[in-house]
Amino acid sequence: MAAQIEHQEIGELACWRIRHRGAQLLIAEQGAQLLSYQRDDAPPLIWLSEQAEYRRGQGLRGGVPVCWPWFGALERNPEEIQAQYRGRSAPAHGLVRTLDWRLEDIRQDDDTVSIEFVFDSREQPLPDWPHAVELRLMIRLDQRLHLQLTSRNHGTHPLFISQALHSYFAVSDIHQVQVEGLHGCRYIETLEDWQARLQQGPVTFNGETDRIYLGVPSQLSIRDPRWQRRIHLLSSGSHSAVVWNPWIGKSRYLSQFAEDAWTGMLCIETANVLEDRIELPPQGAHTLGLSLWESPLD
Ligand SMILES: O=P(O)(O)OC[C@H]1O[C@H](O)[C@H](O)[C@@H](O)[C@@H]1O
Repeated sequence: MAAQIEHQEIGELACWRIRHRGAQLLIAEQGAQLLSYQRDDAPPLIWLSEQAEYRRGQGLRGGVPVCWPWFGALERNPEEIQAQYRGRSAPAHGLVRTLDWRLEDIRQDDDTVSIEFVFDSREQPLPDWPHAVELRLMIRLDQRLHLQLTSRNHGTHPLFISQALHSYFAVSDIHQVQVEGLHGCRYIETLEDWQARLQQGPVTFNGETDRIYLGVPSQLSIRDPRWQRRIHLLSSGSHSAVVWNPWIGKSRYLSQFAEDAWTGMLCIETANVLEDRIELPPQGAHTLGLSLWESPLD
């Protein structure tokens, strides 16, 4: 059965809505940002803020923003990543989440539909970041959702990047959910002076959470007892992940974020950060991959 693929202008943004075999995706060309993903008869898997603003040149709260060529605050990144930026004030989460990417291709067969976006700094130079890189984001939907972000260095010197697929997940109630798969991992507690800690058991939430996990295995999951489901994340090309919930206090300062929105979302950001940063030799490429699906709780 053919997918339904529709171009829509939402606010100031060009978007694509895709319906295929009981699943729906919404994607903005700006930032090549996946905005929502939901399967029929199930709550959304990806969270999108009810206060999201569809404005050009501005980040949109929710979905899966692409953080690149650095994650978070530039000054918290390894020296060689900082050295590649020539500007004075560096935006959080890099340079491409608020820029237009080019739609490269939409393809489908009976089982799969895929849409690919390209951002090439040789065609569209990045402000204060004079390096030649081609970025491709492939979003593919079958029974699961797959994202693949490929960076290719077209320059003559090695490049260093940190990055993340900053996924916002929808949950029934943050107090009840657990993130599974991180037991035994080291993490950096960014809210307490970036101290190094060790995760014991599953991650539960009872306050603001902003942690960088290192040595992360490829499979993680979110256990959601009230919605009787588990969301599965399978990553490739990544050994670090950021787990974030702003809780009550920080929510007040977040843009496009309802006062109680923190109860129904959490971020697990599939990343290459800190010691897991990527070195791209001339002509070298790296692919960061994430597959998502849900299953009923047993
Ligand atoms: O508000 P943003 O720039 O989109 O960032 C939202 C959040 O992203 C990451 O999860 C960081 O670890 C948080 O510290 C940050 O607050």
